Amino acid sequence: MKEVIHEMFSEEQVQNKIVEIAEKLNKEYAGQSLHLICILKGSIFFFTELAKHLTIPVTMDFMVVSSYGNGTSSSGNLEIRKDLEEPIEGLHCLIVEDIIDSGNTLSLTRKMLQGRGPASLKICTLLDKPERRETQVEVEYTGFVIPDAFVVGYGLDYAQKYRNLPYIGVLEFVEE
Ligand SMILES: O=P(O)(O)OC[C@H]1O[C@H](OP(=O)(O)OP(=O)(O)O)[C@H](O)[C@@H]1O
Ligand SMILES: Nc1nc2[nH]cnc2c(=O)[nH]1
Repeated sequence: MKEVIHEMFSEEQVQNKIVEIAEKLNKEYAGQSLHLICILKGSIFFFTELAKHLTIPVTMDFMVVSSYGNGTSSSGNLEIRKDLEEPIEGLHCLIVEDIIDSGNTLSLTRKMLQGRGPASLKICTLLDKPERRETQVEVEYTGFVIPDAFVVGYGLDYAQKYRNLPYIGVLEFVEE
């Protein structure tokens, strides 16, 4: 099978959307500092580009999480593969994600981080696939709402490939 990628959002469209989100954040967090939480690996490109367009003071931390089933439910548990390095108590925090699909990872991550006593905790995602939702999660900032398709590029991978594509595309498998 050959892997073919069909562009969904061009580099320019992604860039414009990120600037739009950053401008909104600059307004809404005016006069405050914002602690950006990057959920690796997929959100790395979105995270860095977003951060570059923020004019409010920001600090950053990084984590690696994944959700896994507990036998009866796919949304059961959160595995923290790499935790944040700093406490978030009293900080205005923004979780930055590349995509929300089932919602399992983000709902568990949000709950876990909320327990650490941030001053506020919001979620910002570049892509949202609401048709696939299994667990409801409140998302304050969304770039693009997309249909149920497997996308790659701009940080998103298939078997660790394609993260470096500067655009977002749908991955299709075709007979050779
Ligand atoms: O809404 P969900 O169904 O929980 O899926 C979303 C999660 O899946 C992806 O991460 P992935 O585990 O593929 O890791 P990666 O970011 O390292 O590619 C994405 O970055 C989210 O964290
Ligand atoms: N690369 C990639 N990872 C995902 N994780 C959840 N949905 C997706 C998707 O569409 N593409």
